[in-house]
Amino acid sequence: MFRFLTSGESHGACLTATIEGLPAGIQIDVDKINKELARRQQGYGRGGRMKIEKDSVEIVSGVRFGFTLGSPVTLIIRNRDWANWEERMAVEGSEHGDRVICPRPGHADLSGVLKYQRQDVRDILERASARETAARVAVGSIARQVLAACGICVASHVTDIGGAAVAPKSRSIAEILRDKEGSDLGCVEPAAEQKMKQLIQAAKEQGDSLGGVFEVVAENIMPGLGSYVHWDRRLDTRLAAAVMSIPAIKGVEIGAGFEYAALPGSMAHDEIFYEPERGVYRQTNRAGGIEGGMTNGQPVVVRAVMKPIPTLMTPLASVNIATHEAVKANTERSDVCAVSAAAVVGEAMTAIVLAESLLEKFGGDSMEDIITAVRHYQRRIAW
Ligand SMILES: Cc1cc2nc3c(=O)[nH]c(=O)nc-3n(C[C@H](O)[C@H](O)[C@H](O)COP(=O)(O)O)c2cc1C
Ligand SMILES: C=C(O[C@@H]1CC(C(=O)O)=C[C@@H](OP(=O)(O)O)[C@H]1O)C(=O)O
Repeated sequence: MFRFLTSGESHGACLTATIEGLPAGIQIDVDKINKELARRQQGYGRGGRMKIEKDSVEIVSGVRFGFTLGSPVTLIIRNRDWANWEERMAVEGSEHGDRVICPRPGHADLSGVLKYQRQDVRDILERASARETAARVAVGSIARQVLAACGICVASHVTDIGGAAVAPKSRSIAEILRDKEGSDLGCVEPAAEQKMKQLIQAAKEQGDSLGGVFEVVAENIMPGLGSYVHWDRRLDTRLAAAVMSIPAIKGVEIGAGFEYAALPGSMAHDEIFYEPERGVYRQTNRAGGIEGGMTNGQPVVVRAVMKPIPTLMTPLASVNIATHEAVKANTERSDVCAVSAAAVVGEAMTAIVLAESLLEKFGGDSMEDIITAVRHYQRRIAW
């Protein structure tokens, strides 16, 4: 079974991820992992932390001479900021007078201190922080390398910032990559960059923050990943859960998603055609590549909405957890907008779910066996 766990605090020494269920014989390209990590750090509106970190991965188990062994793979990403936090994080009783006691509405702070019986919100925010998503992007990059060996590609772009559309939806990967060329944000079309920057800058000047929408597209996927036979084997179940698990993601849609509410059935589905030279095909992709919990051979299209960042420099009302006095919420170094970064995490989570489903369907102990099984299946379903 393909699965992974991460560990690590935002200002601790490092993040780790342990992945199990990877077949032997996957050639791991560490540069590719580092490129994905760098993409996650980009985006206009990110805070000072991203100037400190330069994420790169160390692989400490499960890989020999560049190939997976079939054993658990452990990844480490070191936090450069640890050097600035070591005393506060590691020396018991060191009082800096910076105990965090004014929980931020929208963050894990208040529910976390109640649940875990802590007197310092820092005990909560360290792990609730989206810093952890760096580890997921590293895992996602390995998942993408499994998918790529079977011809499957994944990409993403930002479509909305703060309620304003900055890029068209339902783009192909070729269009997404073409539009991103020359973009200094790396995650959004150049034509939209100016608009996006203005919106984020205006929010920053007001001590505010912004959310938005991103779209993830996966192409060249064979039909039949996922299943309708149990609720938890439906691919849309898994994609929604995986993308919703990214901090601050509050809605996920597949294909036409919430637009379905306004469409009659005659305009909601993707008619099926056949021509001997093309095989079976569709002219539309409203289903976002998934019918009956299974891929249908069309691109998989997942969209997600990110809520505005909870840490505000013009803080909202809160309550001191020690004295119960009315206060303003804690302010600390923060992103103003992180939708571009979340999109990269969305790609990673999508790739992880697709790789999991691919390994379930074609699973074997060696990557070569899997590729052979994929080819056999593709021949069998070719009409
Ligand atoms: C890439 C990324 C960066 C984020 N950066 C910040 C940040 O700088 N400050 C902040 O308060 N929240 C940030 N968040 C959002 C919080 O992590 C998130 O709102 C919080 O953990 C509570 O979880 P919830 O919003 O899912 O309820 C970020 C989220 C992502 C995905
Ligand atoms: C560290 C990352 O994101 C962090 C996510 C985050 C939060 O509350 O989620 C708060 C900020 O952390 P800090 O307080 O250290 O500035 C972000 O920078 C990262 O993406 O690598």
